[in-house]
Amino acid sequence: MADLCISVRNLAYTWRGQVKPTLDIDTLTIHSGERVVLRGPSGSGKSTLLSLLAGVHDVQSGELEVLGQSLKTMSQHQRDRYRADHMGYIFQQFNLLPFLTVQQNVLLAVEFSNARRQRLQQAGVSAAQECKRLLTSLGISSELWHNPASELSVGQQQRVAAARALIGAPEILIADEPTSALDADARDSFLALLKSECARHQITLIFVTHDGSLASHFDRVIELNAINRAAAQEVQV
Ligand SMILES: Nc1ncnc2c1ncn2[C@@H]1O[C@H](COP(=O)(O)OP(=O)(O)OP(=O)(O)O)[C@@H](O)[C@H]1O
Repeated sequence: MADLCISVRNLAYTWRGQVKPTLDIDTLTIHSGERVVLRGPSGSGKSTLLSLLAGVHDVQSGELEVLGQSLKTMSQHQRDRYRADHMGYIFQQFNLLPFLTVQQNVLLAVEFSNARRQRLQQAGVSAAQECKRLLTSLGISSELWHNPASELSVGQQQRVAAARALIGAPEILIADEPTSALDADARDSFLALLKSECARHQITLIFVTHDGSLASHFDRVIELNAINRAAAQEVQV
């Protein structure tokens, strides 16, 4: 059995100003190297859960361990560092810095993380080489590399965000609807690249999508409403 990557016990989360929790999860475990897709209706809490796993929000109650470390005991600053070193995150709104070039956006992930720099060093490649390799395999032509990110299409920006998430091979890749702006061909090559990068570096992939046709690309489908007691309560009322 592979090592545990994510371990959740009795994890509840209530957004400020709300009375009822959005999430109340008894247990959830994801093993290292697994590729899982997280599904659920709009508003069921998928992005909230991903943000908790990524250490964006405080763990209010329950336990959340990522790679054997409890996020509950870390400060916000420690969680930010932990995320930079160990997790690539592709948001729904991909959060590139619009005034930086494509290349600068990707390289930022390395500048913020000693761990990513060390992994590149161990692999014997420079950050610039790896940046070029990832952008090329994601279909971002070299003519665009020195353009400001704001001048790219939404689909191109999603792929640049993927390169930024993957550079320096973090142990975990969290992707929140990363294919929503891609056409079918771009989506398929994007998924193929994601899968091959994850296999190559044993990266655990946690992927949210509304596109039911993508489930076959993953080892396991997690239906959020099936593990979220807060959702069960909604149904009973
Ligand atoms: N920034 C926020 N402030 C307050 N409440 C929020 C915030 N973000 C989400 N919520 C609450 O959490 C619930 C779940 O939202 P979330 O974005 O996690 O769902 P989702 O499953 O990712 O939805 P979608 O598929 O539409 O992206 C929402 O109904 C909302 O009440």
